Amino acid sequence: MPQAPGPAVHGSRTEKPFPGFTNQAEDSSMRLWLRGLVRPALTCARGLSRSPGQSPPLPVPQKMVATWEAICLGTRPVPEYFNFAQDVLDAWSQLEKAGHRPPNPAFWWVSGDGAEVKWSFEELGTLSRKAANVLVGACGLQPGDRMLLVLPRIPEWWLASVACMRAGVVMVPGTSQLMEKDLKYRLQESRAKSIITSGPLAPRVDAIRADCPSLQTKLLVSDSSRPGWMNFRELFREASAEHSCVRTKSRDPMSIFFTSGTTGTPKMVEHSHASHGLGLVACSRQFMALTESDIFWNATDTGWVKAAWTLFCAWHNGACVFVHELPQVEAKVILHTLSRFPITTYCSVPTIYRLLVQEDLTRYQFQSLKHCVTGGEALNPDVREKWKNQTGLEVHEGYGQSETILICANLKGTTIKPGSMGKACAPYDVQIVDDDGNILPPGEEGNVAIRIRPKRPFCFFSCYLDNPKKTAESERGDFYITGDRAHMDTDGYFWFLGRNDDVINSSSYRIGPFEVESALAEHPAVVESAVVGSPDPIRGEVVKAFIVLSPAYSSRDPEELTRELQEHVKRVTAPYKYPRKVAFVSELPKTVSGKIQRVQLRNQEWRDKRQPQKGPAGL
Ligand SMILES: Nc1ncnc2c1ncn2[C@@H]1O[C@H](COP(=O)(O)OP(=O)(O)OP(=O)(O)O)[C@@H](O)[C@H]1O
Repeated sequence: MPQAPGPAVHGSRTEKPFPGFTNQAEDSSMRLWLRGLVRPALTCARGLSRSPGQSPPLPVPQKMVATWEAICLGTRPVPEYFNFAQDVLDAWSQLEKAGHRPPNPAFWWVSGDGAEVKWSFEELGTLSRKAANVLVGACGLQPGDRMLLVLPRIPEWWLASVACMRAGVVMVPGTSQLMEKDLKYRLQESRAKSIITSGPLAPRVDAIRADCPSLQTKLLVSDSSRPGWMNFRELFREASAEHSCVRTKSRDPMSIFFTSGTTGTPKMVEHSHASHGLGLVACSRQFMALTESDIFWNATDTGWVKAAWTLFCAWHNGACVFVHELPQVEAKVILHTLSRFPITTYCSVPTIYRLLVQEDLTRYQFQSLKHCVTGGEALNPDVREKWKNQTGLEVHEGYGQSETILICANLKGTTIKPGSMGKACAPYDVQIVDDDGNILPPGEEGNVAIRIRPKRPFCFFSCYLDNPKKTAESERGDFYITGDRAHMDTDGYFWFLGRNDDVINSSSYRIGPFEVESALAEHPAVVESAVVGSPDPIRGEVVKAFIVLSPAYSSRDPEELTRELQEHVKRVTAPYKYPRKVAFVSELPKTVSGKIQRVQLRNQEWRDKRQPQKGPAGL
């Protein structure tokens, strides 16, 4: 039975020092030195909002963040030079020293066995400069070089990310669940010169090293050594904390994210320093509602684009990034963490919410939690309802892609229409368009699209790296085409139907898998499901549901249960959508980011029937 302890009061716990790190800035001379170092950064942050020649007062945090938000929303110009580490983190460090920020940490990490690390913005600055010196010194990386960053949720991921920004190195995040073929694909495609990873992945990298000629240096984050690898923790201990941040242009590449691979081979998406570094400000304010007194936990993996929410959104606002190592994603651990720590804002993918609502949530008291968000997949209305009924908290859903920031969302304080992914998020002009890029009227199904002409939003991917054909294919008329189908209602709310390839065409009826999955989710037998088209000689294709049953129903007669579920779907949604075929399975294929890979099930269906496949298998 889960325990329900009260929330921890910040600062009252015993902190175990993390190997190689102190929890205080190193010494007072370092503090004095830092004061000098961050002054140019603060001037730069002020410079965004002042007229030339004016000598500005110390910016109050709200004014500083409001200036970034104005840039994000397009009412102020994007500065020519921008670097998140210097212009945001060092500015907050300066404000923290001047007492313009509550005394909560900037970073708060909890290991699987309960050890904790807390850093102030000042400590984050010192430590990330040391890390930057490791990248520049031992690894010999130059601005513009690429580094594959494959670490679990450990403090070094945040240090290495900020260090890359300081050194102008382009980071290429990957999840630590990557196997040899995935690592080889990412190293070859990105032509990364260096990799930083942890113990379990090092042998996998060594196994494919010979096939990756661009790879020159390998950094191991471990307390033990390995031949052919430099030890990050040892180098870090010895590294100087003096480092001048590289002067990056807003448009310079900052990161390359591989897409999730839900529909096929992951694509490389390049983002600039400004696209995430400034482009996520509105999301962090209007969707996540973060302020400097908040503690934000985003339980995502470090390897895909939602990790950018963890890296940028809290810190834009001077809030605390909370991280649980989560060696395994377990509902009880997440719920326990939410009750034990004063987390105010929680984010995870719908898959995790589906897991959490299987538990008895009334046994937990989330005394500090006040705002919950999700994205990356559609949130079933039933899951949202269960969470809300038991916790009293809404789940605010956002919709976006690796290529974009938030496209649509249920922003804090707006009315939620259950099942809708909310309204278009500024600065994007989001429309439903036909295949030629013509805007469709409300109510008509079409492509979700973002206007990119006459002006391409700066908070947008630069390109699919080394793939101009794919970049060009994603554009139609004045729009970027997301590849997702939806309609917009007369109030401006968007209703997701599915990815282009996922929409089922049965006897000319177009059926979105999400509607059927959401209907199934309302039946107590269903833990989760994936709905795909299956070949049918008369109808072309029919709806087939792959269902994971709750333990209480697993011994029921399958035929009887199939009929019961079919009747249930006919009752709660338009009857033509009911699954004519049902298969009970123990688990569903998912990407490492937790998204259901319908493409695998669909290919299996069409392959079994020796029919042409509708889409490629994921990597
Ligand atoms: N709130 C949401 N509701 C429905 N779908 C969503 C939502 N948020 C994200 N998505 C889906 O996730 C996609 C973006 O995911 P991501 O960029 O991680 O790569 P992917 O599309 O899953 O992978 P790949 O492009 O490699 O197949 C969107 O295009 C959309 O299909």
